[in-house]
Amino acid sequence: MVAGPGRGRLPGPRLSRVTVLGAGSIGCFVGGCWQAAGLDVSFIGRPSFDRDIADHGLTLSDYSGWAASLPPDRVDYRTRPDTLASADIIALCVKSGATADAAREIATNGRPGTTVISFQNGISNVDVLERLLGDRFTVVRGMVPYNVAYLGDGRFHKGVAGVLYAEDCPETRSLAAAIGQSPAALKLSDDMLGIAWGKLLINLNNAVNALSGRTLIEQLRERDYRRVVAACQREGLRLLRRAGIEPAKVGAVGPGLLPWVIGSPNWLFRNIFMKSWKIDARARSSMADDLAAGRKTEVDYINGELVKLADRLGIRAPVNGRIVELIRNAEGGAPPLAPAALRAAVLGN
Ligand SMILES: NC(=O)C1=CN([C@@H]2O[C@H](COP(=O)(O)OP(=O)(O)OC[C@H]3O[C@@H](n4cnc5c(N)ncnc54)[C@H](OP(=O)(O)O)[C@@H]3O)[C@@H](O)[C@H]2O)C=CC1
Ligand SMILES: CC(C)(CO)C(=O)C(=O)O
Repeated sequence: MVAGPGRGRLPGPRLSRVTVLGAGSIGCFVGGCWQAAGLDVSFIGRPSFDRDIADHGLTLSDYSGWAASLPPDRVDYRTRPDTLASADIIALCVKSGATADAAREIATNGRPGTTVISFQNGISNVDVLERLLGDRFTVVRGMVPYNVAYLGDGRFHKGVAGVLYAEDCPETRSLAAAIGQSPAALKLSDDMLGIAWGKLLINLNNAVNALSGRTLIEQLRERDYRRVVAACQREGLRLLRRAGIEPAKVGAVGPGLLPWVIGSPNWLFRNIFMKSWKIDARARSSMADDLAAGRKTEVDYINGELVKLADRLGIRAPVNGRIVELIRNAEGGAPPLAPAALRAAVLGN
Protein backbone atom coordinates (compact mmCIF):
# COMPACT_ATOMS: atom_id res chain seq x y z
CA MET A 1 0.00 0.00 0.00
CA VAL A 2 1.26 3.51 -0.73
CA ALA A 3 1.77 5.97 2.09
CA GLY A 4 -1.00 8.50 2.48
CA PRO A 5 -4.46 8.54 4.00
CA GLY A 6 -4.85 5.55 6.33
CA ARG A 7 -7.52 2.89 6.11
CA GLY A 8 -10.66 3.32 8.28
CA ARG A 9 -10.92 3.03 12.05
CA LEU A 10 -13.20 0.78 14.12
CA PRO A 11 -16.59 2.39 14.66
CA GLY A 12 -17.78 3.00 18.22
CA PRO A 13 -17.35 5.60 20.91
CA ARG A 14 -14.17 7.66 20.64
CA LEU A 15 -12.21 7.10 23.78
CA SER A 16 -8.58 8.26 23.71
CA ARG A 17 -7.03 8.68 20.27
CA VAL A 18 -3.86 6.65 20.37
CA THR A 19 -1.03 6.71 17.83
CA VAL A 20 1.54 3.95 17.99
CA LEU A 21 4.87 5.33 16.78
CA GLY A 22 7.19 2.50 15.73
CA ALA A 23 4.57 -0.13 14.95
CA GLY A 24 6.60 -3.36 14.84
CA SER A 25 6.19 -6.38 17.16
CA ILE A 26 5.19 -4.59 20.37
CA GLY A 27 3.45 -1.64 18.72
CA CYS A 28 1.23 -3.77 16.45
CA PHE A 29 0.32 -6.20 19.23
CA VAL A 30 -0.41 -3.56 21.87
CA GLY A 31 -2.13 -1.14 19.47
CA GLY A 32 -4.07 -3.99 17.85
CA CYS A 33 -5.33 -5.25 21.24
CA TRP A 34 -6.31 -1.71 22.24
CA GLN A 35 -8.21 -1.26 18.99
CA ALA A 36 -9.91 -4.63 19.50
CA ALA A 37 -10.92 -3.32 22.95
CA GLY A 38 -12.64 -0.33 21.30
CA LEU A 39 -9.98 2.40 21.28
CA ASP A 40 -9.32 4.64 18.32
CA VAL A 41 -5.80 3.59 17.26
CA SER A 42 -3.53 4.48 14.36
CA PHE A 43 -0.12 3.00 13.62
CA ILE A 44 3.02 4.62 12.21
CA GLY A 45 5.72 2.29 11.01
CA ARG A 46 7.63 0.84 8.09
CA PRO A 47 6.50 -0.10 4.56
CA SER A 48 7.11 -3.85 5.06
CA PHE A 49 4.57 -4.03 7.93
CA ASP A 50 2.24 -1.68 6.03
CA ARG A 51 2.25 -4.05 3.04
CA ASP A 52 1.69 -7.17 5.17
CA ILE A 53 -1.18 -5.53 7.07
CA ALA A 54 -2.73 -4.15 3.87
CA ASP A 55 -2.72 -7.71 2.49
CA HIS A 56 -3.73 -9.67 5.60
CA GLY A 57 -4.98 -7.28 8.31
CA LEU A 58 -3.79 -7.74 11.90
CA THR A 59 -4.06 -11.09 13.65
CA LEU A 60 -3.25 -11.13 17.36
CA SER A 61 -2.81 -14.20 19.54
CA ASP A 62 -1.34 -15.25 22.85
CA TYR A 63 0.10 -18.28 24.68
CA SER A 64 -3.32 -19.07 26.25
CA GLY A 65 -5.07 -19.56 22.89
CA TRP A 66 -6.69 -16.09 22.81
CA ALA A 67 -6.93 -14.61 19.30
CA ALA A 68 -8.46 -11.59 17.58
CA SER A 69 -8.25 -10.18 14.10
CA LEU A 70 -8.77 -6.80 12.45
CA PRO A 71 -9.40 -6.79 8.69
CA PRO A 72 -7.14 -4.63 6.50
CA ASP A 73 -9.73 -1.88 6.05
CA ARG A 74 -10.01 -1.45 9.82
CA VAL A 75 -6.28 -0.88 10.43
CA ASP A 76 -5.00 2.67 10.04
CA TYR A 77 -1.30 1.92 9.33
CA ARG A 78 0.77 4.72 7.84
CA THR A 79 4.39 5.14 6.91
CA ARG A 80 4.41 8.89 7.54
CA PRO A 81 3.92 10.61 10.89
CA ASP A 82 0.53 12.09 9.83
CA THR A 83 -1.55 11.01 12.83
CA LEU A 84 0.82 12.35 15.50
CA ALA A 85 -1.00 15.69 15.31
CA SER A 86 -4.38 14.21 16.26
CA ALA A 87 -3.17 11.85 19.00
CA ASP A 88 -4.06 12.26 22.68
CA ILE A 89 -1.63 9.47 23.55
CA ILE A 90 1.49 8.47 21.63
CA ALA A 91 2.67 4.94 22.44
CA LEU A 92 6.36 4.96 21.54
CA CYS A 93 7.50 1.49 20.51
CA VAL A 94 10.70 2.09 18.51
CA LYS A 95 13.92 0.33 19.48
CA SER A 96 16.13 2.39 21.81
CA GLY A 97 18.59 3.47 19.10
CA ALA A 98 15.71 5.13 17.20
CA THR A 99 14.40 7.15 20.17
CA ALA A 100 16.05 10.48 19.40
CA ASP A 101 14.78 10.51 15.79
CA ALA A 102 11.28 9.53 16.93
CA ALA A 103 11.34 12.31 19.53
CA ARG A 104 12.20 14.84 16.81
CA GLU A 105 9.23 13.59 14.76
CA ILE A 106 6.96 14.02 17.76
CA ALA A 107 8.35 17.50 18.45
CA THR A 108 7.73 18.51 14.81
CA ASN A 109 4.34 16.87 14.23
CA GLY A 110 2.76 16.23 17.64
CA ARG A 111 0.33 18.48 19.48
CA PRO A 112 1.87 20.10 22.57
CA GLY A 113 0.33 18.63 25.72
CA THR A 114 0.10 15.11 24.25
CA THR A 115 1.15 12.25 26.51
CA VAL A 116 4.03 10.14 25.19
CA ILE A 117 4.40 6.69 26.79
CA SER A 118 7.72 4.94 26.20
CA PHE A 119 7.04 1.19 25.96
CA GLN A 120 10.74 0.49 25.49
CA ASN A 121 13.28 -1.59 27.35
CA GLY A 122 16.16 0.16 29.10
CA ILE A 123 16.41 3.21 31.33
CA SER A 124 17.69 6.22 29.43
CA ASN A 125 15.08 6.43 26.63
CA VAL A 126 12.87 8.48 28.91
CA ASP A 127 15.78 10.89 29.59
CA VAL A 128 16.29 11.30 25.83
CA LEU A 129 12.56 11.98 25.35
CA GLU A 130 12.45 14.48 28.21
CA ARG A 131 15.51 16.27 26.86
CA LEU A 132 14.13 16.54 23.32
CA LEU A 133 10.45 17.09 24.10
CA GLY A 134 11.03 19.43 27.03
CA ASP A 135 7.95 20.50 28.90
CA ARG A 136 5.76 20.72 25.78
CA PHE A 137 4.79 17.04 26.05
CA THR A 138 4.08 14.78 29.00
CA VAL A 139 6.64 11.96 28.88
CA VAL A 140 5.63 8.84 30.78
CA ARG A 141 7.59 5.66 31.42
CA GLY A 142 5.96 2.38 30.43
CA MET A 143 7.08 -1.26 30.57
CA VAL A 144 6.32 -4.38 28.53
CA PRO A 145 6.96 -7.56 30.53
CA TYR A 146 6.14 -10.00 27.74
CA ASN A 147 7.58 -11.16 24.47
CA VAL A 148 5.82 -10.55 21.15
CA ALA A 149 6.95 -12.33 17.99
CA TYR A 150 6.09 -11.33 14.45
CA LEU A 151 5.01 -14.50 12.64
CA GLY A 152 4.56 -12.87 9.22
CA ASP A 153 1.36 -12.11 7.26
CA GLY A 154 0.24 -9.53 9.87
CA ARG A 155 0.30 -12.08 12.74
CA PHE A 156 1.66 -10.97 16.13
CA HIS A 157 1.94 -13.47 18.97
CA LYS A 158 2.39 -12.75 22.69
CA GLY A 159 4.49 -15.65 23.93
CA VAL A 160 4.89 -14.86 27.65
CA ALA A 161 2.31 -13.93 30.31
CA GLY A 162 2.18 -10.43 31.84
CA VAL A 163 0.52 -7.03 31.93
CA LEU A 164 1.78 -3.68 30.60
CA TYR A 165 2.80 -1.00 33.09
CA ALA A 166 2.84 2.80 32.92
CA GLU A 167 3.30 5.67 35.30
CA ASP A 168 0.14 6.63 37.15
CA CYS A 169 -1.21 9.98 35.90
CA PRO A 170 -4.67 11.19 34.83
CA GLU A 171 -4.04 10.38 31.14
CA THR A 172 -2.83 6.83 31.78
CA ARG A 173 -5.68 6.31 34.25
CA SER A 174 -8.30 7.00 31.59
CA LEU A 175 -6.31 4.96 29.05
CA ALA A 176 -6.16 1.96 31.42
CA ALA A 177 -9.90 2.25 32.09
CA ALA A 178 -10.66 2.44 28.36
CA ILE A 179 -8.56 -0.67 27.64
CA GLY A 180 -10.09 -2.71 30.49
CA GLN A 181 -9.46 -6.45 30.47
CA SER A 182 -7.29 -7.29 27.48
CA PRO A 183 -4.13 -9.25 26.65
CA ALA A 184 -2.62 -5.72 26.47
CA ALA A 185 -4.25 -4.46 29.71
CA LEU A 186 -2.42 -1.62 31.45
CA LYS A 187 -1.49 -1.45 35.14
CA LEU A 188 -0.36 1.80 36.72
CA SER A 189 2.45 2.42 39.16
CA ASP A 190 4.06 5.40 40.85
CA ASP A 191 7.45 3.67 40.92
CA MET A 192 8.16 3.26 37.20
CA LEU A 193 11.88 3.96 37.58
CA GLY A 194 12.12 1.08 40.08
CA ILE A 195 10.10 -1.08 37.68
CA ALA A 196 12.38 -0.14 34.78
CA TRP A 197 15.47 -1.21 36.76
CA GLY A 198 13.69 -4.40 37.89
CA LYS A 199 12.87 -5.14 34.25
CA LEU A 200 16.45 -4.40 33.21
CA LEU A 201 17.67 -7.11 35.60
CA ILE A 202 15.34 -9.56 33.83
CA ASN A 203 16.40 -8.24 30.42
CA LEU A 204 19.99 -9.27 31.23
CA ASN A 205 18.82 -12.62 29.86
CA ASN A 206 18.17 -11.00 26.45
CA ALA A 207 21.83 -10.94 25.42
CA VAL A 208 22.46 -14.50 26.62
CA ASN A 209 19.40 -15.66 24.73
CA ALA A 210 20.62 -13.85 21.61
CA LEU A 211 24.15 -15.30 21.95
CA SER A 212 22.73 -18.81 22.42
CA GLY A 213 20.87 -18.76 19.08
CA ARG A 214 18.07 -20.71 20.82
CA THR A 215 14.47 -20.10 21.86
CA LEU A 216 13.94 -18.84 25.43
CA ILE A 217 12.85 -22.29 26.62
CA GLU A 218 15.81 -24.08 25.03
CA GLN A 219 18.24 -21.49 26.38
CA LEU A 220 16.80 -21.35 29.89
CA ARG A 221 17.00 -25.14 30.20
CA GLU A 222 20.82 -24.88 30.18
CA ARG A 223 22.41 -24.06 33.54
CA ASP A 224 25.60 -22.68 32.00
CA TYR A 225 23.59 -20.04 30.15
CA ARG A 226 21.66 -19.28 33.34
CA ARG A 227 24.91 -19.01 35.35
CA VAL A 228 26.02 -16.24 33.00
CA VAL A 229 22.68 -14.43 33.41
CA ALA A 230 22.90 -14.82 37.20
CA ALA A 231 26.42 -13.34 37.19
CA CYS A 232 25.17 -10.34 35.14
CA GLN A 233 22.33 -9.88 37.65
CA ARG A 234 24.60 -10.17 40.71
CA GLU A 235 26.90 -7.53 39.24
CA GLY A 236 23.85 -5.36 38.41
CA LEU A 237 22.43 -5.67 41.93
CA ARG A 238 25.81 -4.70 43.46
CA LEU A 239 25.99 -1.61 41.25
CA LEU A 240 22.41 -0.58 42.00
CA ARG A 241 23.05 -0.94 45.73
CA ARG A 242 26.18 1.23 45.44
CA ALA A 243 24.19 3.84 43.47
CA GLY A 244 21.29 3.82 45.98
CA ILE A 245 18.84 2.63 43.28
CA GLU A 246 16.08 0.28 44.39
CA PRO A 247 14.84 -2.02 41.62
CA ALA A 248 11.18 -3.06 41.97
CA LYS A 249 9.81 -6.57 41.78
CA VAL A 250 8.74 -7.38 38.21
CA GLY A 251 7.07 -10.78 37.90
CA ALA A 252 7.00 -13.55 40.47
CA VAL A 253 10.50 -13.20 41.91
CA GLY A 254 11.93 -10.18 43.77
CA PRO A 255 15.15 -8.62 42.39
CA GLY A 256 17.40 -9.90 45.19
CA LEU A 257 16.34 -13.51 44.56
CA LEU A 258 16.67 -13.40 40.76
CA PRO A 259 20.30 -14.62 40.53
CA TRP A 260 19.57 -17.41 42.98
CA VAL A 261 16.53 -18.61 41.00
CA ILE A 262 18.19 -18.24 37.59
CA GLY A 263 21.43 -19.89 38.74
CA SER A 264 19.69 -22.81 40.52
CA PRO A 265 20.43 -26.44 39.52
CA ASN A 266 18.58 -27.91 36.54
CA TRP A 267 16.36 -30.27 38.59
CA LEU A 268 15.00 -27.30 40.58
CA PHE A 269 14.87 -24.75 37.78
CA ARG A 270 13.30 -27.02 35.17
CA ASN A 271 10.78 -28.73 37.45
CA ILE A 272 9.67 -25.86 39.65
CA PHE A 273 10.44 -22.45 38.12
CA MET A 274 10.11 -23.20 34.40
CA LYS A 275 6.82 -25.04 34.95
CA SER A 276 5.31 -22.03 36.73
CA TRP A 277 6.20 -19.59 33.91
CA LYS A 278 3.99 -19.31 30.86
CA ILE A 279 6.56 -19.15 28.05
CA ASP A 280 5.60 -20.60 24.72
CA ALA A 281 7.88 -22.74 22.62
CA ARG A 282 8.46 -20.11 19.89
CA ALA A 283 9.39 -17.19 22.15
CA ARG A 284 12.85 -15.59 21.94
CA SER A 285 14.17 -12.32 23.34
CA SER A 286 13.81 -9.13 21.30
CA MET A 287 17.62 -9.01 21.11
CA ALA A 288 17.62 -12.45 19.48
CA ASP A 289 15.13 -11.06 16.93
CA ASP A 290 17.50 -8.17 16.23
CA LEU A 291 20.51 -10.44 15.71
CA ALA A 292 18.50 -12.77 13.48
CA ALA A 293 17.38 -9.81 11.36
CA GLY A 294 20.94 -8.42 11.12
CA ARG A 295 19.99 -5.26 13.07
CA LYS A 296 22.07 -3.48 15.70
CA THR A 297 20.86 -4.65 19.11
CA GLU A 298 19.80 -2.71 22.22
CA VAL A 299 22.70 -4.09 24.30
CA ASP A 300 23.97 -0.56 25.04
CA TYR A 301 20.60 0.20 26.67
CA ILE A 302 20.53 -2.97 28.78
CA ASN A 303 23.90 -4.45 29.85
CA GLY A 304 25.51 -1.21 28.65
CA GLU A 305 23.42 0.82 31.15
CA LEU A 306 25.18 -1.08 33.94
CA VAL A 307 28.59 -0.47 32.38
CA LYS A 308 27.76 3.27 32.24
CA LEU A 309 26.54 3.21 35.84
CA ALA A 310 29.78 1.52 36.93
CA ASP A 311 31.76 4.23 35.11
CA ARG A 312 29.84 6.92 36.96
CA LEU A 313 30.60 5.15 40.25
CA GLY A 314 34.28 4.85 39.32
CA ILE A 315 34.21 1.05 39.37
CA ARG A 316 34.09 -1.71 36.75
CA ALA A 317 31.35 -4.01 35.46
CA PRO A 318 33.47 -6.77 33.88
CA VAL A 319 30.68 -9.33 33.40
CA ASN A 320 28.22 -7.01 31.67
CA GLY A 321 31.13 -5.36 29.83
CA ARG A 322 32.14 -8.75 28.42
CA ILE A 323 28.56 -9.43 27.31
CA VAL A 324 28.52 -6.11 25.42
CA GLU A 325 31.75 -7.21 23.61
CA LEU A 326 30.29 -10.61 22.72
CA ILE A 327 27.11 -9.03 21.35
CA ARG A 328 29.25 -6.69 19.24
CA ASN A 329 31.01 -9.79 17.83
CA ALA A 330 27.64 -11.41 17.15
CA GLU A 331 26.40 -8.24 15.40
CA GLY A 332 29.52 -8.60 13.25
CA GLY A 333 28.52 -12.18 12.31
CA ALA A 334 30.09 -14.38 15.05
CA PRO A 335 28.15 -17.68 15.39
CA PRO A 336 26.02 -18.67 18.44
CA LEU A 337 27.86 -19.94 21.52
CA ALA A 338 27.15 -23.31 23.16
CA PRO A 339 26.40 -23.19 26.92
CA ALA A 340 29.91 -24.15 28.14
CA ALA A 341 31.57 -21.88 25.55
CA LEU A 342 29.56 -18.85 26.68
CA ARG A 343 30.24 -19.61 30.31
CA ALA A 344 33.98 -19.84 29.62
CA ALA A 345 33.94 -16.68 27.50
CA VAL A 346 32.22 -14.63 30.22
CA LEU A 347 33.12 -16.24 33.55
CA GLY A 348 36.42 -17.84 32.52
CA ASN A 349 35.60 -21.13 34.27
N1 LIG B 1 9.70 -7.64 20.97
C1 LIG B 1 9.51 -7.95 22.25
O1 LIG B 1 9.11 -9.07 22.54
C2 LIG B 1 9.77 -6.97 23.33
C3 LIG B 1 10.26 -5.72 23.04
N2 LIG B 1 10.40 -4.82 24.07
C4 LIG B 1 10.90 -3.48 23.78
O2 LIG B 1 9.94 -2.79 22.99
C5 LIG B 1 10.59 -1.88 22.11
C6 LIG B 1 10.11 -2.17 20.68
O3 LIG B 1 10.58 -3.46 20.33
P1 LIG B 1 9.99 -4.27 19.08
O4 LIG B 1 8.56 -4.03 18.93
O5 LIG B 1 10.50 -5.65 19.23
O6 LIG B 1 10.76 -3.54 17.90
P2 LIG B 1 10.50 -3.70 16.31
O7 LIG B 1 11.82 -3.47 15.66
O8 LIG B 1 9.74 -4.94 16.03
O9 LIG B 1 9.51 -2.49 16.00
C7 LIG B 1 9.89 -1.15 15.94
C8 LIG B 1 9.53 -0.66 14.55
O10 LIG B 1 9.57 0.76 14.55
C9 LIG B 1 10.17 1.19 13.32
N3 LIG B 1 10.63 2.56 13.49
C10 LIG B 1 11.78 3.03 14.04
N4 LIG B 1 11.77 4.39 14.01
C11 LIG B 1 10.60 4.77 13.45
C12 LIG B 1 10.03 6.03 13.15
N5 LIG B 1 10.64 7.16 13.46
N6 LIG B 1 8.81 6.06 12.54
C13 LIG B 1 8.18 4.90 12.23
N7 LIG B 1 8.68 3.68 12.50
C14 LIG B 1 9.87 3.62 13.11
C15 LIG B 1 11.26 0.18 13.14
O11 LIG B 1 11.78 0.23 11.83
P3 LIG B 1 13.38 0.02 11.58
O12 LIG B 1 13.63 -1.41 11.92
O13 LIG B 1 13.50 0.38 10.15
O14 LIG B 1 14.09 0.96 12.50
C16 LIG B 1 10.52 -1.11 13.45
O15 LIG B 1 9.80 -1.57 12.33
C17 LIG B 1 12.09 -2.08 22.32
O16 LIG B 1 12.62 -1.14 23.20
C18 LIG B 1 12.17 -3.48 22.94
O17 LIG B 1 13.29 -3.67 23.78
C19 LIG B 1 10.05 -5.09 25.36
C20 LIG B 1 9.56 -6.32 25.68
C21 LIG B 1 9.44 -7.38 24.72
C1 LIG C 1 9.80 -10.20 27.56
C2 LIG C 1 11.30 -10.26 27.51
C3 LIG C 1 11.84 -10.32 28.92
C4 LIG C 1 11.60 -11.55 26.81
O1 LIG C 1 12.93 -11.83 26.75
C5 LIG C 1 11.80 -9.01 26.84
O2 LIG C 1 11.71 -7.96 27.45
C6 LIG C 1 12.41 -8.93 25.51
O3 LIG C 1 12.38 -9.89 24.74
O4 LIG C 1 12.93 -7.84 25.21
